[in-house]
Amino acid sequence: MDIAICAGLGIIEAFALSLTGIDYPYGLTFTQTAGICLFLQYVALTYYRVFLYHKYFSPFRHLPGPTDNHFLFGQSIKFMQASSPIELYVKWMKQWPEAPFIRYLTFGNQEVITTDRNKVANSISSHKEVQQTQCYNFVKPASFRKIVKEFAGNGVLLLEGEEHRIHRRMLAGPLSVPNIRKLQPIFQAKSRALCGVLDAAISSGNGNIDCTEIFTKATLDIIGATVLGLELDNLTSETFAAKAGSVADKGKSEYSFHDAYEIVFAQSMIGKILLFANGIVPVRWIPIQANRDWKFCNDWVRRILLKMIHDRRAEVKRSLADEKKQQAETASRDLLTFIVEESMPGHPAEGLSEDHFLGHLMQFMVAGHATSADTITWCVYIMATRPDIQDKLRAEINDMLAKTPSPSYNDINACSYMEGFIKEALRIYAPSTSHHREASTDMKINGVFIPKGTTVDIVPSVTMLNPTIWGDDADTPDPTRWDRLAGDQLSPYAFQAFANGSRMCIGKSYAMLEIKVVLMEMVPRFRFSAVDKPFTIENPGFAMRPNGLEVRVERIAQEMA
Ligand code: HEM
Repeated sequence: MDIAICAGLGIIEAFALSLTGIDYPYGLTFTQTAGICLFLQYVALTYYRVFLYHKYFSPFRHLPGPTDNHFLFGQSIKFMQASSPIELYVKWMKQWPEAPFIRYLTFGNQEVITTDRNKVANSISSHKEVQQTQCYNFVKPASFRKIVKEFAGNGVLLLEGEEHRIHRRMLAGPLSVPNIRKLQPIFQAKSRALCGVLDAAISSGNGNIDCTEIFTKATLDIIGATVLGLELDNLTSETFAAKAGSVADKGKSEYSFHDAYEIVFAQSMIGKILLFANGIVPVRWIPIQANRDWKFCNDWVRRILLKMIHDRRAEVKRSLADEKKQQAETASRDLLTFIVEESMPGHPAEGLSEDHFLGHLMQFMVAGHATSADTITWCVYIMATRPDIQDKLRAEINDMLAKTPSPSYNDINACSYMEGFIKEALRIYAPSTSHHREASTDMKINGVFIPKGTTVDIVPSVTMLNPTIWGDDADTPDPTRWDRLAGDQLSPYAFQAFANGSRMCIGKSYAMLEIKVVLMEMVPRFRFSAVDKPFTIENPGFAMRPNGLEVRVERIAQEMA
């Protein structure tokens, strides 16, 4: 845009000079003069944008924020060097605990503002304004949309405004609690398969497990079965890296759906780099194997999913025409079936297009497995490092199982210590570390003028780890704190692991039940203890994902359920 403005001005200036009758300096031609004007103006404008604007002209220049900036990259290098994606945000929150927004500079000294606590009328007001009151005055940034759309389709995560509202309504039924309850048997079967893998690891003499790897495989299997009714069998297969390598070697004609699925959803490092690069500059045209694999597998997954949608539609239509069959069908349950049922004539999702249907399914799969895997991983980490919490959790689950060996959804939900325990894992290690928004119009929030185009980061941990809300032990897990919430802790914006407002996680009930069932199956059978081995948290990244986190697993024979 800047270059177009400068080019336009350069042509006007060269033309204006020719009208005055003065010769172009140094014998330059019209084109050369226009080119030099363009260049000088572009340099001046860039200098203004990069070095002067944020210091002297920006409406945010009075907001609090870090000043130890790199002269060109602001805080970007510090972000990359941090020990986790949230480290800097939390540090700034502690430095300016009551500010509505904090400003920081990123690449090219571009400004980003991030919501802080701002205690107004007993609410955590800037978070509420951005996520609820003015939710539809913010959109997802263009580069984010491009990246997600390329691999996860045109689903609810990327829709904006009225279209988003309509699709949330369409999906409310399929993801409602009554439907999620029907998934409990699948969660249970897959959790038992996970226990089988832990058992096998112990039997083979290798009781140390890599949590991220094993729980990601388990939640991928769960999401495949609950969203599509597909058996993906990741738990019993080789490592992702080994599998991705073998997939790339096979050549085009031999991909199975599972192989293709893995290339699209669990990408190699080069795959991730290409995906992110393509959000900024087009790179898919580069003739390399990774791009060829990507395109082939992406098309393949989409084609198979579209076929599944067609087939399931035909199935549901047939069963609707045949009442007896319809009753028999209630046994087969997955989100694809629930959405197909809701898209039948006369139902709320009747007008759902194929493109959106596909996008919703793909986004459930992407949004729904790594987040749950990370939460389970952190739950296990807390148990391994806090045996007192592990014992209390086990006692509560065993107590429930002693009373009801086949617990219902309500029985599971009545386990208040387990509920508080999972919320503590989510509060301290929020899997989704930041949500990026862009103002689509000028507005004012808590007295701060926010011009159209401003980038706003919402970082859940800024309220979830805030000592002025949660007390001095905000960093320490305490499942019982959920039984005595008071003051600002009662605000929905104090706990934001699933975000809040109109765009809050649509899979919250699904995720909570899934995690509870995994714990209910695993904790009575196994004891977890810490391993003296350091691990890191993936950074840069958008998730609180541990790398190399191992724990020791042992059977608890006498307490087996
Ligand atoms: C512990 C597990 C999970 C966590 C922590 C989590 C967290 C979140 C957060 C923070 C958002 C808001 C993102 C934003 O506004 O930019 C979100 C949105 C979303 N989540 Fe989840 N999620 C989890 C599990 C799931 C599951 C299991 C599913 C699907 C089955 C799912 C599907 C979605 C979808 C489709 C959206 C977009 C909603 C919209 O834009 O209206 N999530 N999730």
